[in-house]
Amino acid sequence: MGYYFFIQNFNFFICRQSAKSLLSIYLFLLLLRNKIQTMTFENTLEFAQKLDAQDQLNKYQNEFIFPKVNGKKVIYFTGNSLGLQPKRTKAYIDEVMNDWANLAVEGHFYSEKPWWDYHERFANPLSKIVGALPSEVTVMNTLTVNLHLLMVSFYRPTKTRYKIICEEKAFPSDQYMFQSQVHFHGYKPEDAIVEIKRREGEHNIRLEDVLAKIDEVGDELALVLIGGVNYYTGQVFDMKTITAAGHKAGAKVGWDLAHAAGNIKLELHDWNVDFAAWCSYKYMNSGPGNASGCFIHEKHHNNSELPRFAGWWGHNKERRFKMEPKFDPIHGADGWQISNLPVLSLAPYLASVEMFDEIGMDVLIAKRDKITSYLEFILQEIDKEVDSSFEIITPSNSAERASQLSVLLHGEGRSLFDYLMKNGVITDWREPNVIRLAPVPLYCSFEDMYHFGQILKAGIQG
Ligand SMILES: Cc1ncc(COP(=O)(O)O)c(C=O)c1O
Ligand SMILES: Nc1ccccc1C(=O)C[C@H](N)C(=O)O
Repeated sequence: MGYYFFIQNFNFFICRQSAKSLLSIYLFLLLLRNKIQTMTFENTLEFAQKLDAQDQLNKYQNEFIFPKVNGKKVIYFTGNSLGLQPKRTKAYIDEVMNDWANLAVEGHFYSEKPWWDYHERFANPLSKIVGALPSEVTVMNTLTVNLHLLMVSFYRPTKTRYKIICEEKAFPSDQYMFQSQVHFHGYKPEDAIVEIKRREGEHNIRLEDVLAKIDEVGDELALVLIGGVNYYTGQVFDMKTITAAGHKAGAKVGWDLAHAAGNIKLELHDWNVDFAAWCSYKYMNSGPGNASGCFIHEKHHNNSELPRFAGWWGHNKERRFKMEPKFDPIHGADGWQISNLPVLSLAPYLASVEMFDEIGMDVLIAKRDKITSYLEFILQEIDKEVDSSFEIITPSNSAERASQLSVLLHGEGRSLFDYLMKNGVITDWREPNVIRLAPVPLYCSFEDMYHFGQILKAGIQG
């Protein structure tokens, strides 16, 4: 009996153990399969469709209006220049148009979304997008204008500390801005503007070179102002580390976030960034030339020493219409407002931030990384199949890139670009021979990436 009991239990024990191990092996294999599935891509339509089926943002494609070429909706890669029009935007504009028609001047205070404080609706959703306190963000003007205005406050050169560090090949508007600011303060651009160069034969700027340059300029450094994501290469800078290094050298640090807002995870408050500005017409889909967003760190809000170019919309909200002569700035980024709001331009931006708020940056970023990697894979596959070769100059490391791959076309010229455009792939060409591809996660699909690869191959093979 004892023996039997032992055998029985031993069997039971063995069975339980085997069942357990089998289960563990099965779970392990399942995990491995999922892992392999997400890591090993295939250049087939079925595979791309499978990725689309798993994509929780897939339904958002239907929220956007796509231009058509040859009767088919385009594959849109230029959301880093101008985002597509969301269908919901029109209702936001119509609302303002209707209020204007029905209420005229009364609309400033009595419309459903009164115009006089329309911008305050951005504080919450926009602060989440850029990692700020609601009081640290505002929307106004346009990007270069805002950067100029912020430089009025934060570029305060002295005889000994007057230099600006920026990146080599900054977006031209930023270069003109630096030159004109430096002139305005009576310095010479060739002396006061210090560019961080790429190393010979390299396409991207190394963090260690940024830090070394900050160190080298040291006591002469007044301001570091760099594009958080480089417009040409798509390189993402380590803003936290660079901001800390700029501060250590005694300088102010600002960021041009044109290619970063709505594209990458930003923690502007925690990174202790002094100021930043971005446009809303790229990843944030607010329409051509539309309003810009600004960030001004809380630590500067009560500093009455900071100069600024003022206007009545930055004045104490409760007393604005008392028409007093002395400027009393709002404590917060809104204190940098100047004119009454361009409500018709803010309306599409509001539609956009509300869409971002509904989705959240984390979900967007997860898809961004997957679709960018899939596009990279497709490019590599096509490169193997054709004669000419192309080189992706965007960093391959996911921490240093976001929603853009810039491709240097060796041996292919503008005719390839023209072929892509004629065949429904909207991309852009940057001299001397780079095409930029932004597979924006909100409205690009994995299937788009597959079809793009096929069109690219046909274009190269002629
Ligand atoms: C990095 C960067 N800075 C500045 C600008 C200029 O913006 P805006 O014309 O809205 O002032 C752009 C794009 O146009 C840009 O990509
Ligand atoms: N706003 C524009 C109007 C006309 C032509 C281009 C633009 C761009 O935005 C270019 C973009 N900043 C870029 O990174 O190329």
